[in-house]
Order: sequence, then structure tokens, then C-alpha cells
Amino acid sequence: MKNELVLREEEWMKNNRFRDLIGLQIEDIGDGTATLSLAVQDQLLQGAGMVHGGVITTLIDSVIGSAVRSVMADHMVSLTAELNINFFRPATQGRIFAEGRVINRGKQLAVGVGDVKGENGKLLATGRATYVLKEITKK
Ligand SMILES: CC(C)(COP(=O)(O)OP(=O)(O)OC[C@H]1O[C@@H](n2cnc3c(N)ncnc32)[C@H](O)[C@@H]1OP(=O)(O)O)[C@@H](O)C(=O)NCCC(=O)NCCSC(=O)Cc1ccccc1
Repeated sequence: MKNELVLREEEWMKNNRFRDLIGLQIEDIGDGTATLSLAVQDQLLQGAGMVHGGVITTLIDSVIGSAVRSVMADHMVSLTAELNINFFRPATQGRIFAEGRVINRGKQLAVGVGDVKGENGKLLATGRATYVLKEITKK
């Protein structure tokens, strides 16, 4: 059964069409942690047969963002202010998994880290991102 944080994140992300486009799935959300996954598909590959760096970047930003939202109030929104990634190994097949966690949650800024691993547990990429936390303002 899905926990409350997963249901909340699904509700938050229901209008995020880009995540749907690449097939991003929520595996688990905890208190300041998140796990997402993605099936490697032909349309996600770049010319040399590796998952496009933009997809890996999206996965890392998404998993850290999910971890940050798990420790954020409903009336807040998180916006990526900075993102840094190392691509260690190419992803070419199977399913890839992203694990994220918040390392510091301030009043206005939150910083988190995320790893992308293959089915064999090998580290493919790692990243760190900073988010600005803002109150949602109604128009
Ligand atoms: C080919 C290479 C980059 C380097 O491998 P090699 O030449 O075989 O190097 P070797 O393994 O011999 O290591 C030498 C030393 O360097 C270290 N080290 C190695 N790598 C890193 C690192 N990244 N960061 C930091 N350090 C690193 C390593 O530990 C070792 O250290 P040591 O000397 O022992 O102290 C490999 O890491 C790879 O395939 N990565 C995946 C690339 C991939 O899938 N990209 C996405 C698709 S492209 C795309 O779509 C573009 C795009 C992007 C973004 C947005 C939009 C578009």
C-alpha cells in the first residue's frame, strides 16, 4: 500500500507532464528521502546509445525535489536554484533507480543529494541541488 507521502507527491506531480513523458515512476517517499525509477527506452537514448544526459539530469533533480517536498508544508513550492552532476557510467538498458535525500533544510533554502544506480547497484551518476522554498501566492 502507498504511504501518505507517496500519495501527496503523486497529487503534487499530477500536472507534471514532462515526468510522464519520460516514464518517471515514484517508488517510495520517506521523511526527507525519495526513490524514483525509470525504464530505459529507445527514445531516451542519445546518439551513442546511452541514456541522454538531460534525462539523467531530470531524474536527479526530480528525486532531490521529491525528497525536499516531503519536508515542506502544502502551501510551499520548491524551485531549483542550482544543480551539479557527475556522470560516472552510461545507462544503456534495464531500469535505473534514483535515491535522494535532504541534507539541509533551512527557512528559505534546502539542499539535497541524489544518486542514480543501475539494476546491479552500480553508481551511474550523482548530484547535489539547492532549492528555493517559496509560499504559493494566489493570483
Ligand atoms: C567516459 C566517462 C565520462 C569517463 O570515463 P573514462 O574516460 O573511462 O575515465 P575512467 O573511468 O578511466 O576514469 C578516470 C578518472 O576519472 C574519474 N571519473 C570518471 N568519470 C568521472 C566523472 N564523471 N566525474 C568525476 N570523476 C570521474 C575516475 O574515477 C577516474 O579517477 P582516477 O584516475 O582513478 O582517480 C565515463 O565516466 C562515462 O561514460 N560516464 C557516463 C557518461 C554519460 O552517460 N553521459 C550521458 C550521455 S552524453 C549526453 O547526453 C550529453 C549531455 C549531458 C548532460 C545534459 C545533456 C546532455
